[in-house]
Parts: sequence; structure tokens; C-alpha cells
Amino acid sequence: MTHRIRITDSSLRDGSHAKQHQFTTEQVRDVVAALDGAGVPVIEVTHGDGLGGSSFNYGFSRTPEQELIKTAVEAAQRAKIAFLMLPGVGVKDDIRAAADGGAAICRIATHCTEADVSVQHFGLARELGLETVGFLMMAHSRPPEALAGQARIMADAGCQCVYVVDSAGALVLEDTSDRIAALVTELGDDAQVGFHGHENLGLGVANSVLAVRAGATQIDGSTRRFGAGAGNTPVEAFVAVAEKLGIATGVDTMKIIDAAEDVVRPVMDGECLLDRLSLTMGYAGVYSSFLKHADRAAAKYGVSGAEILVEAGRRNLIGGQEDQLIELAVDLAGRGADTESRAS
Ligand SMILES: C[C@H](O)CC(=O)C(=O)O
Ligand SMILES: [Mn+2]
Repeated sequence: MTHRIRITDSSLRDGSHAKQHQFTTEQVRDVVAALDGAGVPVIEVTHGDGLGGSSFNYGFSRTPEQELIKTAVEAAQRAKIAFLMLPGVGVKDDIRAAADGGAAICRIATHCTEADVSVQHFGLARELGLETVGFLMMAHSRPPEALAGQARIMADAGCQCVYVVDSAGALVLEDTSDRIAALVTELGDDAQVGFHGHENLGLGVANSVLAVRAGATQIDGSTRRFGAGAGNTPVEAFVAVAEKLGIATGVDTMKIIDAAEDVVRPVMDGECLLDRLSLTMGYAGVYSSFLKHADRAAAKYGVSGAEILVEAGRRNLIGGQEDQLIELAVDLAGRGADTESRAS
């Protein structure tokens, strides 16, 4: 084997977007047991937008996320349970509660120009004895050197692995490896580098392989692509490809293929598709979590979801600006009404 990497499965966090945050404890227990049984070493469980995400803006959770985290911890024999938090969406007490619930890994996400807002959270997580991961979201929107500078802020704050996060699924091959290489050079032995992909241009597996070749040692995916937009890098496909390429993941390929089909798929409301809206997000560089919000706004105001997303990309909207998708839909509906009234 030429590389040894660690996989984190995000089905029970990124998949929460696709599930509109409606996970039950039974579903979490079943999925964790199946992934753990296949040898997945890290399983992430939280509201899609992280601790504290259950809200009017992002969508309310069916089950309190701290309960889901505790359920996951109980169900896992070997896997570590991770949680996500976005400073300002969640607060430090949420991190304390997740640590009390038995979670082992704290993943802190910021927009890729805002790493400085994560400093106190990394400090607290390390004080609590948690392993730390940093997420630089929407990484396609900044060049490699700029991302490396932000990664340095996270590493200096106590982050042990900084991820290039392709939130929009917009990175194309060398876009990924150039970013990973810049972080590897900047961080050296101070922190590992990871990659979190989305499938909006169908490149999750290919980008992840290039990330590993550029020096990434942690890779995210979601079994059955259960994630926002067209979903994440499918863990079962990545594991199969990795095995063929001599990349050691520690995950049993046939067991994870079975888990995808028999356990994860029945929990999903539908497949995460590379359809018009998802593809538009990858093409226009739009945050994958916007999919359901844009879809709902399009239906409510009778406008095109793809047009909302293209405009969101043009305006460089970032996570947290979900309400602006509604404004965009209202604007588009108004323009349609103007055109109709001029025509009559
Ligand atoms: C809060 C986001 O869903 C984090 C993430 O998975 C991404 O940016 O991609
Ligand atoms: Mn994601």
C-alpha cells in the first residue's frame, strides 16, 4: 500500500440536509451499526448545519442532535463519533454537551476566508480532550495560497487536520490537488490535511484520489452519496477505487457496498441525484446545502430553481445566507409578473 488514509462518513450529518434534518434515533442507530461493522473509523452525526443548526433559517431537527450523538456513541463498537459546529450557529456550550455525550472529534467549519472565528472553539475542544478538525468551506472560491493562510490560522489555534471543503462540488481535478498541496506545504508536521467533496460535477471520487496523491490523509464521504446537493463522495465507491489503487482505508469493500444498499438507502427520502439543480450548483459554484432551500422557494413563488441558484452563484452567497434565496425567488417572481403585465 502506498498511502494510508482515514475516512470520515458524513451520511448522518451532510445527509441531514437531504433528509431535511428528520433523522430518528432508530435510523442513526442502524446506520452507525452498519458503518461501524464495515470498519468505517469515523462517523459524523449532527444537524446538517452543525450544532445549533435546528432553527427557522436552516430547518428544525426532528430529534435533538445531542440525543442523536449519544445514540451514535452507544451504537458504535469501534468507530469514533464526530460532530460539526459552525461558530455563531453553535456555541461553546454545545461543544461541551457533545463531549459529555461521548463524541470524540470536534469539527469546526468556517467560510474559507473566516478561519479566525474558530480560534476559541479549537482551544476549548483541545482543553476538553477532543480531537480537532477544521473545515474551510467553499474552498473553490479562493486560490490555494489564500486557503493555506487560513489553514495556518486553524492549525495555530489547535486544529489537528484542516480540510479543503468543496461545499459547492465545483473543484475540478487539479483545482483540488493544487489546494491540498498548498495546505500540505504550509502545515508540514503541524497538522494533517483532509478533503471533503461533493458530487455536483460527478468528481467526488476522482477529486478525492487526487487529494490523497497530493498528501491528504483524511477523506470525507457519505455512504450512498447521502449528502447535500448531488451528495458527497460515495464512500463505498471511494473504498473500492482506493483498494484497487493501493490506498489503505481499513474499510471492508463488500461490507460497505452492502451497508449502502441495505441500510443507508432505506433511510434516505430519495437518491441524491446529479440532476439539473445539483449540476447547476457545481457549475455555478453554489453551496450544496442551498438545494432544498432553493427548491422550496422555487415551488412557493413559481420560479425556476436553477435561476435562483445561478443568481446565488453570481452573488457569491455563502452558508448562513439561506434567507436570500427567498428574496431571489421573490425578485424573479416579480420580474415574471412585470413581463406578463407588459405583454398584456
Ligand atoms: C455546513 C455545511 O453543510 C458543511 C459542509 O458539509 C460543506 O460545506 O460542504
Ligand atoms: Mn458538505
